[in-house]
Amino acid sequence: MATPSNFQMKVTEGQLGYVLQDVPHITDYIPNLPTYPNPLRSNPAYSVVKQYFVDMDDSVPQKIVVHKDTPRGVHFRRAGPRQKMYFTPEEVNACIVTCGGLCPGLNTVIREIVHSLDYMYGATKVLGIDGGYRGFYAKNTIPLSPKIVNDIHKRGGTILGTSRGGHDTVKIVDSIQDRGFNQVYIIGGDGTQKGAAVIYEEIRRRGLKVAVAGIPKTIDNDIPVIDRSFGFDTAVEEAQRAINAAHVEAESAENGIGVVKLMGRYSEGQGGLFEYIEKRLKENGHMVIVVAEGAGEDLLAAKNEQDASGNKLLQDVGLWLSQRIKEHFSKEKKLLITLKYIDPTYMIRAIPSNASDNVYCTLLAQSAVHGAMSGFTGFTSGLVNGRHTYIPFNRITEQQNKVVITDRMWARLLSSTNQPSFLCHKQLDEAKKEQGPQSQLMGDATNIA
Ligand SMILES: Nc1ncnc2c1ncn2[C@@H]1O[C@H](COP(=O)(O)OP(=O)(O)O)[C@@H](O)[C@H]1O
Ligand SMILES: O=P(O)(O)OC[C@H]1O[C@](O)(COP(=O)(O)O)[C@@H](O)[C@@H]1O
Ligand SMILES: [Mg+2]
Repeated sequence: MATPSNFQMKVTEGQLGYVLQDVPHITDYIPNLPTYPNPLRSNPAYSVVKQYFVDMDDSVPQKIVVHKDTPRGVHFRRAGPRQKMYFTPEEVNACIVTCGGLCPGLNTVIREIVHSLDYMYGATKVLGIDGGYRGFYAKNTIPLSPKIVNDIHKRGGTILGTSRGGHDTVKIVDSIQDRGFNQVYIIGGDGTQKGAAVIYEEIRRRGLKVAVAGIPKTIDNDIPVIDRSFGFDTAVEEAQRAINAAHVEAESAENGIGVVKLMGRYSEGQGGLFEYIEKRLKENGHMVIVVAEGAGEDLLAAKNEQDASGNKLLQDVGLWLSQRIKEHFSKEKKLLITLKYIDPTYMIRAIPSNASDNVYCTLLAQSAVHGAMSGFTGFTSGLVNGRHTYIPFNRITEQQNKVVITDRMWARLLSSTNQPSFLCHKQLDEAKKEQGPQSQLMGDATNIA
């Protein structure tokens, strides 16, 4: 018998190294379910579209840069409407929950799930779970209808509320079973998707006809596989406003320094900063430093505290860095500087999403609804190489994206901001080891701190 984790991904191999990392389907554990024609067939808007339905065999490659001899590699199932439905509109009893930290676009995703269920599939029974996972068993539900959600995309946050901690799988699935939910839409970050995976496994263990669909969110791009999260575009736009403000402040003072903290728990890099600041001030008269919240954690006094979800609580690196810079230049260098520290982090994640993120949220939500109506379960709806796909939970939760200071993206950042790499010998050696004999890292291409 398969172990629970084997339930999360179905692997099919094809020719020339083709691998499909497929998501589960309700018929994997409840065979012989009746099917129904997709109501979109008789929807005037869709019935005229040639090839509106996605072919059952369509898949999307994870890697699109290939050589002539490279195996075809890993693929994910393409998202979209299917011909056969496994739920009738009257049968659907859906719920939506939002968990973890805020991110621009949460309300848009909620709105679009409600709209898609109703406008595309005629399914009108949808409830919101109040306040994250614990809301399943500790709070009341929130009624949702197209009318109720009509305007919510213009607001930041989530109308359902959110929380950290409180994930009790058995109590959550008891509540799903007692309330008769058969489609569960779970919007949240890496922790939330881990929670969704165990909810799906427990539902499967109990043999319930319930589709579990995840919609990934991250303000700091720590979720692997997907191109980017909804809200990212909005966050970049809002972060720019803080950076611009820091620049104006810095430019207006002699030896002005603006420090801006942005979200990003997983960051690396150290050494040579003070020397570089001094050089830059001499050349330019002012500078702006953008620091990720997770940077330099090893340099700050250890706190070893966790939030309710088990995430490490971070110290304020922006404040720490600002103090260290001030001390260094006043005590050691006797150089008069004016430093302004801006922390826009919570402002960034609490604003409503911009137009481009709204489009993205809409498509993600529609994909999730198409997937659940077609009987898929245990999947995260995500963009891979610009195409919407269904990704098995284990691929989303197996690791977290980290900032890699030896990759092409970091190199582009360094050249566009004209800053040194701050790589030290040890990090260079480690990077070379990771890249193996094919390493293109040159000793003289780095700035040794
Ligand atoms: N490994 C896990 N298994 C089950 N539930 C989890 C796990 N990690 C986190 N969760 C739950 O997911 C929810 C959100 O997690 P959190 O880390 O706070 O935010 P995010 O999903 O944004 O990363 C919380 O209610 C938490 O209890
Ligand atoms: O104060 P809170 O709510 O714990 O949020 C702080 C954390 O939330 C985030 O914004 C997002 O983290 P999650 O994706 O885990 O929700 C982190 O960047 C940040 O460290
Ligand atoms: Mg997280």
